[in-house]
Amino acid sequence: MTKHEGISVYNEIGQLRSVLLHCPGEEIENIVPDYLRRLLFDEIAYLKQARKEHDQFAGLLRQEGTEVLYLTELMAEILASKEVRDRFLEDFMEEAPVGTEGIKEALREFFSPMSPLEMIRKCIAGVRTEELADINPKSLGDMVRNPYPFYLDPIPNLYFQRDPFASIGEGVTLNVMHSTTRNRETLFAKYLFDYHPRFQNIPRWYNRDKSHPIEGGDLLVLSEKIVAVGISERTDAVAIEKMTKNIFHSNEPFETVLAFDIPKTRAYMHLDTVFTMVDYDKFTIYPGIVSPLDVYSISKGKELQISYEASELSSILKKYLKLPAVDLIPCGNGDVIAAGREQWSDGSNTLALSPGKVICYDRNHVTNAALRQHGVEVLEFESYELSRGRGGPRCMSMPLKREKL
Ligand SMILES: NC(=[NH2+])NCCC[C@H](N)C(=O)O
Repeated sequence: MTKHEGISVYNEIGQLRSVLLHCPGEEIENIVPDYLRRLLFDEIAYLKQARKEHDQFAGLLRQEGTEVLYLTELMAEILASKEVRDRFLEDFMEEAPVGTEGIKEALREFFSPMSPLEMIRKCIAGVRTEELADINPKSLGDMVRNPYPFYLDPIPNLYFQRDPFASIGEGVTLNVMHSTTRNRETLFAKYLFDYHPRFQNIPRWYNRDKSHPIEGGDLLVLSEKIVAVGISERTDAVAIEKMTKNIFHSNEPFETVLAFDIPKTRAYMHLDTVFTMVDYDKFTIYPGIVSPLDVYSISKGKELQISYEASELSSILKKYLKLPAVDLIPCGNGDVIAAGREQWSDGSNTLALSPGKVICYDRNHVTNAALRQHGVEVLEFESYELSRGRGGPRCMSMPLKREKL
C-alpha cells in the first residue's frame, strides 16, 4: 500500500499534484427511467462512451503531471483486511438500507467469493433482486413480493468525486449529502480516512454524522486565507457555521469564509456550477446569479464575526483576495441563450491545473472561446455522456494536493 501522503489544498489554481477520481462503471447501466429523478440524472447515459470520455479526462490530468488515484483502487486496498471488509459491508447494508436479515445474509454470501475490487465495484453498481436467487426467508419482509428491482441501489453519482468530501488545507469535511441517493457515497470517504495508510490523522472540519447537509461542490478554497462556500440547494447555513468554527479553531491559516447565497434550484445545485476560479484574478461565472447574489463574510475572532457584504461581487473578491482588479468571465460570453445552454452542461465548472490553465468540456464552445480571449489556456475533452449527470470537470475531481502559491 501507498505510504502516508496526507492532504494539502490551499487554493483552487496551484499546480494540481494529486487528484481522486471514480471512472463510471456498471452503476450507470442500472439507471432506469422510473428512478431518473431520484438518482439525480436527467437522461440515460451510454456507459461505453462515458468511460471513454472519463479516460480522456484522466489522460489530460496525467499528461500535465497530476497523479490520478481511483477511489475503487484505494478502497480495494483497505478491504484487503478481512476485518475492515466485514465491517464495511455491514455499514454499507445498514445505510442502503437493506431491511431484512434474510436479504443481508444472502448479500453476505453473494459478496463472499469476490475480490476486494470486485466487491467494491458491485457495491457501487447495485445488486438487482434477480441476482440473489435463493433467499432463506427469515421474516415477513423476506417473503412479501416487492416490485422494486434492487436490493442495493446503484450509486451513479459517484463519478462526481467533488461532493462527498472536500479537501481544505490539511483537513477534510466529511460531508452530509442533501439527498438520500448520495449519502452512501460519504461512507467510502469515511473508510478512506479511517483506514487508508495514505491518509492517517487527517483532521475533519465536518463529520458525516451531523444532520445538516454540506456538499463539496459548494466549497472553494480561494486562497490560504479565504474559503468560499455556497449556501445552496445542497448546503445549509448551520453546516457552514459548524465547519467554519472547526477550521478557525485549528492551526490552519484561513481567516475568512465567504458564504454566497445562490438560488436554490437544480441547475445551480452547487456554487461550482455557477462560479469557479481560473487564475489569480480570473473567475468564470454564470451571469444569471450575479444580481440576486447575497454574500456574507464570516471572520475569525473570539466569536465568529458575521457580516453582510454590501458591495458587488468583484469588489468583494478584490477586497478579500487583495487584488487590484478581477476579471469575471461570463459563461456564454454575454449571450443569454448561450449562457443558459452552457451553464446547463457546466460551462462554468472548470478544473484548474495551474494558474490560468483549465480543463473544460468541449461542448461549451462559446464559454471556452471567451476564456481563451481572456488569456486562459483551455484543455478540452469529449462530453456527450458525462454531462448527462449534470456535473463537469471540477465536479468529477477531488484534489488531494495542490502546490501552494
Ligand atoms: N460539484 C458538482 N457540481 N457536482 C454535480 C453533481 C451532479 C449530480 N447529479 C447531483 O445532482 O448531485
